[in-house]
Amino acid sequence: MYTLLSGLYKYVFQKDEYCILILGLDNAGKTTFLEQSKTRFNKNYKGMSLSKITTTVGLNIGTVDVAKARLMFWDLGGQEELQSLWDKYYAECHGVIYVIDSTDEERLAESKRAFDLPLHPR
Ligand SMILES: Nc1nc2c(ncn2[C@@H]2O[C@H](COP(=O)(O)OP(=O)(O)OP(=O)(O)O)[C@@H](O)[C@H]2O)c(=O)[nH]1
Ligand SMILES: [Mg+2]
Repeated sequence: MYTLLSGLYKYVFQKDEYCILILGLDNAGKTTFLEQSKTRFNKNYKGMSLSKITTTVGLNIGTVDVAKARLMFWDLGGQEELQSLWDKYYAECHGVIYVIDSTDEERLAESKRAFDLPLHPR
């Protein structure tokens, strides 16, 4: 009976968890995107002032519940010396959001190279 009830409980309340990496060059807007997503999808989340966001050195984690899925976002730092860490997270994630500052045309080629990096690590 316990197994049946716990199975039913899990079926009704437990969410499938997915890990989504947020990658892109420094200053592309990754952390801003994460904060905006949390504010938009989490009813009780007040959201931090966007002007207080500073460059990410480690990792920001944000959770967003959408329908029966729980999305765990991993927002990594985009500075060049941090890009070598991206592929360490690649194998663990279910999906990737790659953020590009479309107004920064000078860095588009650099962004493409950084995008290719985890696919072909040095
Ligand atoms: N105008 C405009 N500015 C943005 C947008 N998204 C981010 N910014 C600004 O761009 C700057 C960098 O944003 P971040 O979210 O810190 O960028 P990041 O990709 O997390 O950078 P790192 O943590 O260094 O890798 C901040 O000054 C943001 O306010 C956007 O959609 N429009
Ligand atoms: Mg950041």
